[in-house]
Amino acid sequence: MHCQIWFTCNECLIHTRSMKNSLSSSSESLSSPEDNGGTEMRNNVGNGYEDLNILENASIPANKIVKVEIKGDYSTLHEAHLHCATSQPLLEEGSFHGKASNDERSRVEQAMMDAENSKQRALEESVKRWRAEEDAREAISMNSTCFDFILVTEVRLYQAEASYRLFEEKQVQRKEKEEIFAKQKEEIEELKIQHDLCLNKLQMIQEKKPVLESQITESSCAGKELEEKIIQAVELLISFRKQRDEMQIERDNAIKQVNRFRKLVQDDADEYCIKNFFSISFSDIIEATQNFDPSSKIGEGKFGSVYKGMIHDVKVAIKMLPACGSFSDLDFQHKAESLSRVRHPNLVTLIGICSESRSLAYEFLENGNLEDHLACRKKSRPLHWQHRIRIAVEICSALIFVHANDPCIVHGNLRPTNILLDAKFVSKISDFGVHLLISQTENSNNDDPEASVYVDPECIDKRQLTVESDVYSFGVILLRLLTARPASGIVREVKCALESGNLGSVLDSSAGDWPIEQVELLAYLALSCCEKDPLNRPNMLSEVWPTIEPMRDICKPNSDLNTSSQGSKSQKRIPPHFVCPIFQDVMEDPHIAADGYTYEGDAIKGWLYSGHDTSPMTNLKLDTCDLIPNYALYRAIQEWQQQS
Ligand SMILES: Nc1ncnc2c1ncn2[C@@H]1O[C@H](COP(=O)(O)OP(=O)(O)OP(=O)(O)O)[C@@H](O)[C@H]1O
Repeated sequence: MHCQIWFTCNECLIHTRSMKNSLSSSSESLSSPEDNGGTEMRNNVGNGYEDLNILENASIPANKIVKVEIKGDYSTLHEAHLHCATSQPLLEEGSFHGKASNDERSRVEQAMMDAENSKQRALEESVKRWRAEEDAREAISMNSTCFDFILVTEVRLYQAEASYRLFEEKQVQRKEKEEIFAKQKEEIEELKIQHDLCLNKLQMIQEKKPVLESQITESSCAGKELEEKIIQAVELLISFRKQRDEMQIERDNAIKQVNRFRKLVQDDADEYCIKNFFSISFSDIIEATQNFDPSSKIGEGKFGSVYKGMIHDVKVAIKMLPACGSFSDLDFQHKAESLSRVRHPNLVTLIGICSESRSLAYEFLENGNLEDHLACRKKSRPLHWQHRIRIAVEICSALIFVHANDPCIVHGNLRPTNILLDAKFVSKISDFGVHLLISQTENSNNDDPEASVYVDPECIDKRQLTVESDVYSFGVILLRLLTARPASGIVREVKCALESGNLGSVLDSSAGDWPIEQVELLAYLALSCCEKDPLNRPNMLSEVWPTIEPMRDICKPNSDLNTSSQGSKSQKRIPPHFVCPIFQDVMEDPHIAADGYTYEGDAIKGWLYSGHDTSPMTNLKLDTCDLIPNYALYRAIQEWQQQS
């Protein structure tokens, strides 16, 4: 009987055992229901060699292979195997005892040993393989653990970075919030201060409240009173308006009456003037001149002597013209009368005439002629440059006026002796139109070389007076005002000074510090007036006036304008714009006319009512005869008078 037992573990053969006769006795006990060939025993008894012993002691059927599958711990199995290995010789010993020779026996033993060794090696290999698999599994599990760890680490790293970024953002936000917080804190502090201030104010207001309330009560009472007064005032106003309307109607009627009377008066004006105003008897002339006493004589001109005197209590200068002439008394009277109508603030007014003695009575001017002042004769003091520029403007204005007259009047004898200065140093041209009152032969009598310097050379050549002749004379006078040098050669001297850029060397230093910019303009203007060719001379109205007129402003100094540059300043200065151009006195009721000039109300009204429709200053036709009260100037004059 023979059987073999296979020990398997996890489907691997790990041990075999052969069993012979000794097993037969117990075969029945091991037989299984599957007796047809092989038996498979599942080891369900656990582990350890005790189980194997059970197998060994169990009865296994003969000629059968018994397969034992062991489940459990390998180490236990190994121990079991070792136990089997030690117990096997006992079985084999029993089977071969007494049947084989020693050689065979040794061969068998050797073979068994080899087999056993092979088994042992196989077992070791199995163990190694099992261990390797275990290690591999461990390694795999370790690997996966590591991979998981790396993954987890990376995730945590990523989370850490994200957290760090979040942290940084939070830091920035925190700083911003801190700044906002600081600002808000400052604002709160300010608000607190304001709040405290408001509280203080509130407290003060509350303290004042009772006083204010009482004041409000008083004010409301006063308001009621005022309301009553306003109602009364309105009633008064209504009644005044009624009165005003009635008075306006009365005024309109009065104006109509005045106009009617004026027309009547105007018709007889010429005759009236000649008979009652202009006509001066010879006896009046003798009386005024104290019978032509030398002490009354104030000057001597080319046409005759000039005396000062009083006629009808008016101070006059009486100019004696040559007694014999080509004109009849009536002609003389008419010509003189027409001249007397030409009035301008800068023309000496012709007050009356004596046809019998061919005498002209002019308003008397206190400060004599310009020549004496320029030459500092007769105790005259040098004029300040502001006076000189103003005089130039005034002469220009008067010349434009007479040139614009209809018919045009040319002076023809313009020179500093014919420019007179009144008590306020306002300049006036005298002798205008005198050449019209004397004959040609007397006119040509001009032996004074100094006087000829002012005469237009073109006029001397052609023996004809033109407007340009006056322009030439004006140019020479202008040069004299600037330099005070002798008229002879003055044009050349100023021209040289200008060309050499040294105008200051020829200026009259006794006039003060000249404004060099304006003076240069005036010098060039004067030289252009003195051009030999009349066509090259500038037009008084369109060229000279626009240059010279703006200089009025610089003629309003703080210093005393009514005295000379070195004169006494004790006399009160009258601002020139306070003086009426017609009355030559400080205005009390200034009115602006359509020419832009301001006049004393009565003066300009008298001018217009007497039939003039032209400007007293420019002789140009006025657009309208309306007058506007100059309140600003009125107030300025009032203030000035109060201060003085
Ligand atoms: N209205 C006046 N008021 C004050 N002085 C006057 C008046 N008219 C003339 N005179 C004085 O008399 C002087 C002589 O004047 P008049 O006009 O006769 O001669 P002239 O101007 O010197 O020379 P011309 O004969 O060339 O005009 C003037 O220079 C001036 O000093």
